[in-house]
Amino acid sequence: MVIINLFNVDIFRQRLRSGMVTDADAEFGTVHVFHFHMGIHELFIFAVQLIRLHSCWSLEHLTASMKITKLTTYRIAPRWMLLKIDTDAGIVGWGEPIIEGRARTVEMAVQEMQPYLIGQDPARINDLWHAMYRGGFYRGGSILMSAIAGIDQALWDIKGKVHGVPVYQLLGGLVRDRMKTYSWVGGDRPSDVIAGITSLRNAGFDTFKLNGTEELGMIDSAMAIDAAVERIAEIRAAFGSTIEFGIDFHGRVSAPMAKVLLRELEPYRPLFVEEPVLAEQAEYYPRLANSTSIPLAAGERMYSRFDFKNVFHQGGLSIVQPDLSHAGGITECCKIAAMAEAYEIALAPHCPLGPIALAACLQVDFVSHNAVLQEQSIGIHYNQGAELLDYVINREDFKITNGYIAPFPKPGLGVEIDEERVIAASLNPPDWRNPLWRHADGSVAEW
Ligand SMILES: O=C(O)C(=O)C[C@@H](O)[C@H](O)CO
Ligand SMILES: [Mg+2]
Repeated sequence: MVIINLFNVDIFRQRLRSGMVTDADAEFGTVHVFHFHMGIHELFIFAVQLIRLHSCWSLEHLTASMKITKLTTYRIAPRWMLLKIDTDAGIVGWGEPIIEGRARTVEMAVQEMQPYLIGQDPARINDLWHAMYRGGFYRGGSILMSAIAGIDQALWDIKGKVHGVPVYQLLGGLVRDRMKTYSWVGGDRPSDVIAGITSLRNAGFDTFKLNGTEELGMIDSAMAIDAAVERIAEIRAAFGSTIEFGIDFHGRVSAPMAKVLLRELEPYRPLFVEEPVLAEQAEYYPRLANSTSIPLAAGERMYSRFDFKNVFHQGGLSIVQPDLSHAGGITECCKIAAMAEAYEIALAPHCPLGPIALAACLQVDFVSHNAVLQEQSIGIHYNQGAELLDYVINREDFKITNGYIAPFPKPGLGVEIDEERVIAASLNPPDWRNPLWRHADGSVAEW
């Protein structure tokens, strides 16, 4: 006999709807079902889950006829979009399809993918992925690959919940017991980085990332270079080698200036320099790599293994940073990770986004031998109006200890989303856009 006050009825209902019903829930629900005044729909879902949990039926039997019934998108603060995929078995999956600043465009792209999905078996992730990628003739790019990414994440979430295991178990199991993470400092116009690092060190982090410059002209002055270098010199002077940090050139640095800046930064030994030039100038990666010992990183603006394959072939990158919400999701990023490993390139997924995106990254990190570092957005300068865990019920699973995070224990992506809070937040969707920067002469500057 389960004592009712051990369970929160609302949490039980949320778990019921999200397909996360546990044995204890099932026992509790059975005993107290008449206290809940459940509707017929909830009773049906509960019955399906009870059968699943306690049935001699094969799992395949239960889910063989499963069908995708609905896709719902929620644009929420700070600049995220969450996708919920419903099935006729009452098991739901969550994804995070988003291009920051183009949320409505991606939302429409997700809706336009529905004909490939509604009525289909959610277990057939590979087939659905190729249908979405190849079915529309035109393919790739940030919008379509972000739409596919979020849908793919949600399908893996469903698959894990059906089998009652985390996604990484379905991908062959853990290659590590914990994953190293890093934190942003300094914001868009890097400032107060010493204070930022100091407070994050007190929280246990020892690895950071900051923007390397503000606006920088195609050919800029020694003074502009000196300003960028002095900031890095201050960090090394303040913390020595007790911390590590990556420097994000953020695409703001032209190819001519990248060579100059990399040379001046050599003495301070950054862990890596990210997006040393824009992805459309990727042919400079091997040339720049020949001019510096600093590991070069890129990938947040590459959207499939077909974008990455040329970069792998030509060389120059030591670290690739595919974004799990931009590069086709778990299915595609696992392939990118494996390709990178063959070229002795490390994996450090890009993730300045929300909890589902981070969970998807971690599912790939925990099965990829070459995963070395994971970006996460706690305290990032973009999180105005909501923080990483504001929509998460199982916040304890996101605990970061001395910069490391443990594998999520729950089925699927391992995130229990507070759906009521998401729905409420979506009633007042943000209209986040990145700023349009301009040089002193009025021309557009890379942000
Ligand atoms: O996290 C990073 O490495 C970034 O470069 C941040 C950038 O990707 C913004 O999210 C774009 O909106
Ligand atoms: Mg970046």
